[in-house]
Amino acid sequence: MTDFGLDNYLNLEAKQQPTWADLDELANVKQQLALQPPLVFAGEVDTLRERLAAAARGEAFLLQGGDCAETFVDATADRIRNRIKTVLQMAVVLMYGSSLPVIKMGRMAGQFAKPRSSDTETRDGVTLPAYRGDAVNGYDFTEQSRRNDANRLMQAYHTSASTLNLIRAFTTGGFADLREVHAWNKGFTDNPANKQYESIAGDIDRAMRFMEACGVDSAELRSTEFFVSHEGLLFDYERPLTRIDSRTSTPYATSGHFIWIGERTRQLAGAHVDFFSRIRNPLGVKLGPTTQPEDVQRLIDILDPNREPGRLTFISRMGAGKIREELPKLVAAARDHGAQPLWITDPMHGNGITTKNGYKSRRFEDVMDEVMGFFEVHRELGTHPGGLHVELTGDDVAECLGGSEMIDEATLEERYESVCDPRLNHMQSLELAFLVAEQLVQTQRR
Ligand SMILES: O=C[C@H](O)[C@H](O)COP(=O)(O)O
Ligand SMILES: C=C(OP(=O)(O)O)C(=O)O
Ligand SMILES: [Mn+2]
Repeated sequence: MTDFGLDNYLNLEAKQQPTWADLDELANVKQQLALQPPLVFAGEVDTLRERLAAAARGEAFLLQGGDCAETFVDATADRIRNRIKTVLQMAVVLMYGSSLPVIKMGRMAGQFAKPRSSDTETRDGVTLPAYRGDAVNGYDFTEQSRRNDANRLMQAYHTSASTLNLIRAFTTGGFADLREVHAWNKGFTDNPANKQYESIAGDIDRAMRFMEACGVDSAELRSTEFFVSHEGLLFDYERPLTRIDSRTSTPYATSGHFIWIGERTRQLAGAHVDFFSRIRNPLGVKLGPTTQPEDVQRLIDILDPNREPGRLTFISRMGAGKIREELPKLVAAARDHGAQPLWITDPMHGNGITTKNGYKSRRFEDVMDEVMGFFEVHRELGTHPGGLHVELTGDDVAECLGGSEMIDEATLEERYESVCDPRLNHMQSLELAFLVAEQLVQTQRR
């Protein structure tokens, strides 16, 4: 078979796909997308697989972060820079805490499509199609904006291309210099609200000065690898951007380095699992609290039949109250099945609440508690807590409650900008990194 069965998904149920307003437009856009250059190179994807294999062995740590839903208007230099900056700042702290290389990955340059609980949204008696991400329709609550417009897929491609271009420039052009990143972190710990992290910051400072005294000034300090990822959701985007790699003659998604399958689309016999099983990119699968041990084993059989190091990442998103109960049996099921997937925690999606004043939010303390639970589970099983998957922004928004700034419900009314889920803001993201680093230091001392 020469087509690798890439179109087999067409015979299966595909959940969460938009009903496009104009099918001729869609056909045209798919044709155009198939002619566009790849966004990522297959060789980079292979490098990432090796990095993730190291993390699965406990030799690296993955930090994956970014918006719940990227938007076209926010793909500006400032906002992209702030997000990269936040991820880099967190990575330094986590690198110190774990004494391991930290793999940096954005939910960026392609995170434009959202699965939704409901197909429609009703406001003041008016019902319109739900917002499904900028790749599908607009956030504004008007009939015109909520029309599922296939031309947006092309705009998603171009916005991803320019975002990725800036990411590559920032991370290799001097902006990501480790000493610079460390100096930004000093700005955070110098703030009296963050006094409790002074001691870690002091330790990192001494390590940096020690390196400088040794004359360490390598390319590794001045630039960094940075990978991009998104939920693989829309077949009308992913299929035209899946290409046969000229080196290996095998299919790669060229829309991003890492693709994950969401909680709502991970059915064993569904279109998403089938389609992504056929591509070479490292894959993630979200696992919510209803996941059964057998589901984990079947997902391994389908997505990683050869037990290839770095191929499969399980992203658990259980909720703080459930992780200690639900995760151990899944981790054990994978181990008993002869697999060594990378396990990372998404402490966001199991901890959603609606505030009294009507905002979708999350409490920082719940996020932190789920992360703690994740470390505890792995410590008990003797397996590797391999990484962190978070929704964050580099901007000073108020969407999640709590943290050292003590964001309360009233503040959400002033600085809530997300078009989908609430993100940790810049300060909360750094705080999370410092708290996780403390955990990692303790794990090592044991
Ligand atoms: O990540 C996104 C949300 O959790 C997902 O889109 C569902 O959100 P909803 O319940 O508001 O539709
Ligand atoms: C929709 C998302 O997550 P999940 O599939 O885990 O609900 C997400 O990551 O934004
Ligand atoms: Mn989300």
